Amino acid sequence: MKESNDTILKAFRGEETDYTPVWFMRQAGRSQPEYRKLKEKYSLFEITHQPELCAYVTRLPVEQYGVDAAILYKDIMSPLPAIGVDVEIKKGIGPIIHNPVKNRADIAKLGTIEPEVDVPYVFDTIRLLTREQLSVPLIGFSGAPFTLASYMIEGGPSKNYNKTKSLMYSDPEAWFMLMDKLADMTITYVRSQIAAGARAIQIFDSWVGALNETDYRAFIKPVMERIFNELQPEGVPLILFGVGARHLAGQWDDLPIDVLGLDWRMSITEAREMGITKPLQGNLDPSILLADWSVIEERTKQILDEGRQHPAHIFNLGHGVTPDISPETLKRLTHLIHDYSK
Ligand SMILES: Cc1c2[nH]c(c1CCC(=O)O)Cc1[nH]c(c(CCC(=O)O)c1C)Cc1[nH]c(c(CCC(=O)O)c1C)Cc1[nH]c(c(C)c1CCC(=O)O)C2
Repeated sequence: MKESNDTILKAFRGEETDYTPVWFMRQAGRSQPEYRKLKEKYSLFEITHQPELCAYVTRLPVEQYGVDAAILYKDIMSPLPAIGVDVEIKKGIGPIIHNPVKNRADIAKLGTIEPEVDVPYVFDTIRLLTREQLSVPLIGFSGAPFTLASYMIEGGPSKNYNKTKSLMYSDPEAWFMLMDKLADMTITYVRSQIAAGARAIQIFDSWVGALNETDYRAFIKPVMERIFNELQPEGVPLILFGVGARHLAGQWDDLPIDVLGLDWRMSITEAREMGITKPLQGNLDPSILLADWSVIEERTKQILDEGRQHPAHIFNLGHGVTPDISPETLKRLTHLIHDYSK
């Protein structure tokens, strides 16, 4: 294996590190001119089907910004066609599902994934990156059942998740059938990513903050417990992230995960004050990266100072890089994080 800088893996494990490691959600993507140029020719799925090209896109932010980890370029929607979901990523909108799940019969029809057969290019890309190209660890990922189900049921992005919640409340048996199928897919798919060389896994439950704590406990937590219990023996750090989910942080801290990813709504100090003991990842509001450098610097130092109160902090944004954030800012920010935390 080529990789040599394992600082971020130490931090994920809760160990003390020489400096605060950093990576950015959506670091590979539309904020980069090289990527935008590729997108004139290829769709996201077309890029991910070509290991050389996909590895190049994954490497770009590592080479340009000096971040401490790469995240595999693909989408949380990438494994869904294998189980029978007809998904398209529409420019400026996001994932659109052409055969939304409406009822129990639709759920029963969903198949299972055989990762190396259904999406072999994902693992070819991982092998290429981790054996030959990367000097930092590669983070693999999957969407979590609620977030995936929300797209599958709504048919696309949603503000209120009405159809999703309505299925959950009115037919719990069907709901758990769907959760179980998506959990099986996630476990199998993540195991294959680890076997191919992913050194940490982030589970994106981006939209689960739409649920209150009681419903999270009843309808989501059991399936998340199963996913993480089945993945723990793989021996790689497991990170859980969601947006607007501060009310669920206590529930997450009980899960068999290694790292809790925070969005920008709750500070690291607040998380510690509420008793969260796990390593924390986060949490600069991405919008701040559009402000003057003096503001960026002040807010970044504040987060680093808070993170220093406890051994393990991994710097990240509170959500993904948006297309209007300049690559120069991300590079300068990475250097600031490394220099200031040394
Ligand atoms: C909810 C979610 C999705 N996808 C993802 C999540 C979880 C993280 C989050 O909460 O943001 C995760 C994701 N999507 C993508 C990555 C690549 C790796 C990286 O983070 O650099 C990752 C980790 C590529 C992508 N996935 C997508 C893009 C942008 C469009 C493109 O370049 O084709 C990229 C780079 C499309 C996509 N796919 C999805 C959305 C909401 C969008 C954006 C819609 C838009 O604003 O245009 C679903």
